[in-house]
Amino acid sequence: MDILKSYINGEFVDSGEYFDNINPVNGEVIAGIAEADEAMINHAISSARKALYGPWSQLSVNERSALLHKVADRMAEREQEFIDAEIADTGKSLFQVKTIDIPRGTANFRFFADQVKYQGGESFVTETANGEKALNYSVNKPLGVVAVISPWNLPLLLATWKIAPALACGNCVILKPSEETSSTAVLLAQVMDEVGMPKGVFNLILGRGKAVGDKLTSAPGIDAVTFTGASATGKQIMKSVAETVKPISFELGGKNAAIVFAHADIAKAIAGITRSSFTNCGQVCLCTEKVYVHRSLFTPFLEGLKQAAENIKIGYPLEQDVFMGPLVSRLHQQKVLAYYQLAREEGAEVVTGGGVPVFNDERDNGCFIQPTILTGLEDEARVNQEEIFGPVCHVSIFDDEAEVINRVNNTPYGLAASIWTEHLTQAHRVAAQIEVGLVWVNTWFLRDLRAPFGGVKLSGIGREGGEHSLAFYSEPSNICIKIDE
Ligand SMILES: NC(=O)C1=CN([C@@H]2O[C@H](COP(=O)(O)OP(=O)(O)OC[C@H]3O[C@@H](n4cnc5c(N)ncnc54)[C@H](O)[C@@H]3O)[C@@H](O)[C@H]2O)C=CC1
Ligand SMILES: O=C(O)/C=C/C=C(\O)C(=O)O
Repeated sequence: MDILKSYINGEFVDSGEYFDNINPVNGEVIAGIAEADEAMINHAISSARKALYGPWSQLSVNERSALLHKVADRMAEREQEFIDAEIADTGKSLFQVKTIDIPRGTANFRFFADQVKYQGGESFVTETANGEKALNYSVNKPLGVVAVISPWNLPLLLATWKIAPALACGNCVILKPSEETSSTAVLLAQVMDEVGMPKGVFNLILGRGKAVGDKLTSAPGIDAVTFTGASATGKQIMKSVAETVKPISFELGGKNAAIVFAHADIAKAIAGITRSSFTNCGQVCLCTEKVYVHRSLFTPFLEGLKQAAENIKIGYPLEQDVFMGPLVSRLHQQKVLAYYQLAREEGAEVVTGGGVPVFNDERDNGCFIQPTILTGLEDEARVNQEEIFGPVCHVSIFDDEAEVINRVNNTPYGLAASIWTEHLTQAHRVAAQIEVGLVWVNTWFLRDLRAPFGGVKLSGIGREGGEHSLAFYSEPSNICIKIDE
């Protein structure tokens, strides 16, 4: 059986302690994962610190940029291996992995390799009250050694979204991917090795969150932590970094709403919300879990969404036209099924779905689940307040704009929303009042890597994307030069 190993100071290392990597399509063990121990974590940190002050610090921005382009080139050459690995870990459809996960992984390196070349600083000519003059200007320095903690839902995409800008800005990185999805991270470590990334600049630590992640985030040798995952885990990490006052960048959970106004193009709204609720089995932090539909469109909308959900093909990742594979793990399947049960207990009407599909083959040992539509619950129901992270949405009626804005904002989360209306003035007006980091109008998950990306409230701290990422991974340092006249 394959053993996935950590990559520290340019070497793949095996701790001798293993846990299983499971294929969620059929529950079979596909590899063993060697869990890093404390000595390995310390070795990764000391190697990264050495590299930070060693050859890595000697490279110019252009040289770092060229090396990151080489990473992207090599990932593109090995694209099929990345595709196979991501599918094996997650069971996602080939279509999704080929069009979203893997190309975005490569694009993240190319984007930040270019973007960093245009990173500017500030400058001021200073005149003091007593007539002195000076030139103040800032230079960008790396933060140091950055711990990247990434989740299982878009494994390569979300890890590289952090690694690429961190390296572009001259930092060294220690990646801890989710224990559910380590395979593409191991391939990425191989790529780093192949392109000649200096030893210690990129390190990979495999293992479970509490056992390994916590040791990493609390270590004094780590200068900053960037994390995507559950809000509850974000709270743990905040406690863990408090002692050493590290900068953090958090992209956390969401309980995202879609609003279908009376002026919506209903066919567009149904197609868009089918995608926003069920893409990746609902396992994207941006997915819609609450839909508010104007009373005038409620019945045809619900009927259309039900038909669309029932037409979704669930199955093997490589099967033609499959849109939904399994959830990532048995544990996550149990979590989502518990919410389906809770919805019934809270009094929901299950419009469609609500259980597990039956295949009468090996897939019945996998982690599949039905796309599910609920209605009839109050906004205060737990199912309408807590992040489920599965292929499920609750559909409610609303009557007026002020009411729906209030209801959409009635959540501890604040990540994303989508608005469906052909009335552009209304779209502008409403978008400005929704308490989230991202609003889409008549679309969903249409991304521009330069745009600010992140959430408010329980959904995160800081913004990623373009200059926002570069700002997080850089430490501006001011230089003041006296001008004598
Ligand atoms: N992007 C998102 O918004 C995501 C949200 N979730 C939410 O989180 C729920 C639970 O999924 P999990 O896999 O448990 O997510 P998680 O947030 O616990 O895992 C994400 C990463 O954090 C690591 N981690 C866990 N505990 C840690 C700790 N104490 N210190 C440092 N690192 C730690 C994990 O090993 C993994 O690499 C999901 O049901 C979903 O609601 C999960 C994944 C992604
Ligand atoms: O950067 C993107 O395009 C996607 C981001 C998705 C997440 O952050 C998530 O699901 O956690």
